[in-house]
Amino acid sequence: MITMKNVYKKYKNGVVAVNGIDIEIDRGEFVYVVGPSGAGKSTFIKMMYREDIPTSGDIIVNGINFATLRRKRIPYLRRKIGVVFQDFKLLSKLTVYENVAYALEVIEDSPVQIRSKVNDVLALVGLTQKARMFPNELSGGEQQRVSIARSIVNAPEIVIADEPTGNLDPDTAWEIMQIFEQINAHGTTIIMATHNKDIVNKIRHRVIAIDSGIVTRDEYGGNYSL
Ligand SMILES: Nc1ncnc2c1ncn2[C@@H]1O[C@H](COP(=O)(O)OP(=O)(O)OP(=O)(O)O)[C@@H](O)[C@H]1O
Repeated sequence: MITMKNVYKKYKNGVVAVNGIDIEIDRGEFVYVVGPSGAGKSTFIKMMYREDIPTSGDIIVNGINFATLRRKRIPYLRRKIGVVFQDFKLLSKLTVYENVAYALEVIEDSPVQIRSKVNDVLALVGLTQKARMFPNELSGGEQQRVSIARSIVNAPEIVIADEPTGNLDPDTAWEIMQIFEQINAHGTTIIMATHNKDIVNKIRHRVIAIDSGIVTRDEYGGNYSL
């Protein structure tokens, strides 16, 4: 589902963020990406949805080889991949409902389809009652739920989350993890960069550890230790 072959990323300032990574991630996996700050985790996962482009190497996602991906096909790729960030990145002037619907409106779904899909995902993340509220009226955990709802409303095959629990207290982080578990149980592949030791050690999944731009460990049910 996601293949990286000999991938390097050197930024314009000379920093080599990813220094030769080979990785294979199968459909339906749940993968934690761990490693010290500055290790290259964000760069590694950003390349999976073409937010960052490698300096060299091959990336193939869902059968699409990025090297030959035409610019006009990028929106199609992005629809197959939901993204969740540490700081939620919600649109402050839109309601909860509108934030989620927006992801569908840009791909021109019909109003009936939009309503049905948005209501379904808001129910899944437990926010049906807050659909008309604005982001600044919500707790951090609720805002992250909106962001997760937005990431899955297109029924993507992959959800990529960069530190999704980084701004949340431990109990809320735990609740958010239960939502990711549920999404994964439905067959969606999840790639999650995290510093949350407790979660990685308690909810066991494959762990890819990165340090100085290379994979230093890759094991199923691995623990957090860096
Ligand atoms: N756009 C950029 N331009 C230049 N250098 C960058 C850019 N983005 C990241 N870097 C550098 O690349 C290296 C890896 O950064 P990256 O954000 O991938 O690490 P990380 O493991 O995600 O760190 P953290 O856990 O702190 O988020 C760092 O040295 C960082 O300063």
